[in-house]
Amino acid sequence: MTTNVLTRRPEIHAGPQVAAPEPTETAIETRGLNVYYDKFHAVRDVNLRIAARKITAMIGPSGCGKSTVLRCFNRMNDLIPTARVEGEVLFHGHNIYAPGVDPVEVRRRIGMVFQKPNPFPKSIYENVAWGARINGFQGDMDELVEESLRGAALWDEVKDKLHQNALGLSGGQQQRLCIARAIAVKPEIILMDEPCSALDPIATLAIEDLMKELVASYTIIIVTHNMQQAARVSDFTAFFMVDERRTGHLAEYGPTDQIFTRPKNKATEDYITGRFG
Ligand SMILES: Nc1ncnc2c1ncn2[C@@H]1O[C@H](COP(=O)(O)OP(=O)(O)OP(=O)(O)O)[C@@H](O)[C@H]1O
Repeated sequence: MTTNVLTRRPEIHAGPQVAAPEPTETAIETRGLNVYYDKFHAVRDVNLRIAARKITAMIGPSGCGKSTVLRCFNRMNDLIPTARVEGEVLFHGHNIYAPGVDPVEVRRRIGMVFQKPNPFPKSIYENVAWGARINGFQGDMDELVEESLRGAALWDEVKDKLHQNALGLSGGQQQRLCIARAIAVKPEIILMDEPCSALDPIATLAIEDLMKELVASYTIIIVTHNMQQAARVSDFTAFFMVDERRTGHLAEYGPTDQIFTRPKNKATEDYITGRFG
């Protein structure tokens, strides 16, 4: 295991072809990223620099490769046997796809929250403690569980039933529990793949509020179909499109207010105004 290659080393990578919000610190960056599923070219040549401790939204029509790109940020595509990734994903200046990099360590540093809340069929406490236990956490577990649940704005609702089964929580509470589970291992980046799509509007707003709090400490990258959500929560927006071969690519990237009010690309404008997709 060569986890040393992922050692924290904040730096900014300039590159003529890299779409980038500058001059903020970079959390993670793709260079020449291409993804294939067997022979299907799903995503082509994505150059995307993600700003640290900001919320970046990835939007675009169905099938344009948003989830595929998101999964490259913590090597989740490794778990799909037909997926092949080319290009680089630089985290602290090191390619997480380089030989010798441990994907488990990558996923500890870059956590993920999925579309459908997926707590384990265990107690609330055990759900939060799980990752820390696996990582051999030696500190005060009660403290870590409380801190993580507070961080996920769930503590007050569950503090009296920590040892009840997590599956008894509402969908919105389960999703916040999944966020607590993600932050318990102290990641630097949290990837969110449509985290609110299974939630009602009130639970959705609670997660959005939570994201705005979490971004003080974490970099958040969210895939969303919900334009209003992207506009409400994100600092930067990356708009993806598909070409005639259904291959996804990054069409426009910039500050969210610019993308939503003064898009440079006609396709972006059509998409955000609902004329496409
Ligand atoms: N496991 C897989 N095997 C084969 N093809 C896949 C797989 N996952 C995704 N694809 C294909 O890759 C392309 C990009 O899919 P992806 O799920 O990344 O898009 P998306 O923009 O997130 O879509 P949606 O908004 O519908 O979730 C699509 O054409 C999809 O069918």
